[in-house]
Amino acid sequence: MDSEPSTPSTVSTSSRVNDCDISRYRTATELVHLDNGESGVRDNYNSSSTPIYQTATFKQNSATEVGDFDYTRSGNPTRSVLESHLAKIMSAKRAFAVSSGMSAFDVIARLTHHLDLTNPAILYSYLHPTRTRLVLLETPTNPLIKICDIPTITSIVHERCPNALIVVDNTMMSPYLQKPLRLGADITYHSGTKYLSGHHDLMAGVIGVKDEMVAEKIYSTINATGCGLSPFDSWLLLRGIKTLAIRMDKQQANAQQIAEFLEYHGFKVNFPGLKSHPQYDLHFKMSRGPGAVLSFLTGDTELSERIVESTKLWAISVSFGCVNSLISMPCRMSHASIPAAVRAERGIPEDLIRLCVGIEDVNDLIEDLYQALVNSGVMKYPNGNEMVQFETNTNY
Ligand SMILES: Cc1ncc(COP(=O)(O)O)c(C=O)c1O
Ligand SMILES: N[C@@H](CCSC[C@H](N)C(=O)O)C(=O)O
Repeated sequence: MDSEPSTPSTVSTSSRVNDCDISRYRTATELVHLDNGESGVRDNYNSSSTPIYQTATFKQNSATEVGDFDYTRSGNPTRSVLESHLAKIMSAKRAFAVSSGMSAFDVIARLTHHLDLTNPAILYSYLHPTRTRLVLLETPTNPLIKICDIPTITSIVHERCPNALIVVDNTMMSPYLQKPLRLGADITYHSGTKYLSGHHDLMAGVIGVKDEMVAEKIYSTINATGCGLSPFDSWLLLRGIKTLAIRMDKQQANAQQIAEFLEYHGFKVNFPGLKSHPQYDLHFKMSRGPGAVLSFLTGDTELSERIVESTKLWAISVSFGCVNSLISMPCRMSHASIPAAVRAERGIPEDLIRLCVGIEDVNDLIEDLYQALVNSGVMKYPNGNEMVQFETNTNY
C-alpha cells in the first residue's frame, strides 16, 4: 500500500497554474494532475491538455547550444510530460515511454558493434561461417559520405557465411536513388523520418526484405514487439512518399551546385556527386544520384562553429531529408552521443560541417553560405564588402 503524504499543505498563490506541487497529494489525486512544469516542458499558453508536438526535429540557436529537444527519437515534449508523470506515479527516478510493452522488453535486449566496411578486405577475418548471423552496412555513410561496395560485401559474406543476412541502411539514398535488394542485400531499411516523409513531421522506420521466411520472422517480431507505425504516421508517410522523386531531384541538384561552390573555394568536400570523391565510380554503379547530404572541413572547429552560426537561411538542426535546408556539426550534434575517442577512432573530424540540402532556390542557399563564410572570416567577396548575388550556372 502507498505511503500517502498527510493533509496537503497550503497551495501557493504565487502562480496557480505552475507552482502547484502535486507530489504533496495522495496517489489518486496525483494520477489526474499533470505537472507539466516538472517535466521541464514550457507551455506558454497554460493548456489544460498536453499539446501534441508533431515534429521530428527542433531547431537550435547554435551548433553547441542544444535546446531541451533536438530530435523526437531522443525526446519530444509530449513524451517528456508523459515520462515525467509516469516517473512520479511509479515512484521511479526516471521513466520511459516506448511503443508497447514488448518494445520495452526489446529495448533492453539490444547490443551493437562497429567495423569500417568501406574496405571489404578487412571483413573476411571478422566473419565466422556459423556464428556470423548478420552484417549491417550503410552507404553513403553518415556523416563522412563514404561508399561501401554492396555487391562485393554481399558476395564475400554469402560465400563465407551462407546463412548470414546482409542488411543495408539506405536512408541517405531513399529507394528512389538506390535499391540495395537488387545489389545483393537481403534486407534494406530506411529511417522514414528522412527523405521518405520529407517534412520532418514524423518519426518512422521502414524495412524491405526479399525472402518470404525472413519476412515472416520480421512480421512476427513487429507483431510481438508492438512497434508497428501508428495510423496517423502511416498516413503522413504515404503522403510524403508521393513527392519523393520530385523532392529528391531538386534536393540533389541543389546539393551538387553547393558542393561545387564549396570545392571551388578550396574546401575539402565529401559528396559522391563530385568527381573528386574517391569512390565516385563505385557510387554511381549502385545509385542513380548523389543524394543531398554533403559534409566539408574547415580545419578549425571554432571556425566551423562560426560558419554554422552565421548562416541565416539554413536551420541548425540534426537529421536530413527534409524540404528545408539544414546545417550541423555532427560531433556537436547528431554524433555527439558517440564518445569523442570513438569518433576520433572512426575518423569523424571535430570541425566537420554537414549540409542537408532542401528544395529552396539554390541561389539563396549559396548566397547565405557565402555571407556566412565571409562573416566568419574565411572568405572575402570579390568586390570588397559587396554581397554577391548568384544566378544558377554562373561562376562562383
Ligand atoms: C542513416 C540513418 N539510419 C537510421 C537512422 C535512425 O532513424 P530514426 O532517427 O528515424 O530512428 C538515422 C538517424 O537517426 C540515420 O541517420
Ligand atoms: N540526439 C539524437 C540525434 C539524432 S541524429 C539524427 C540523424 N540520424 C542525423 O544524422 O542527423 C541521437 O542521439 O540519436
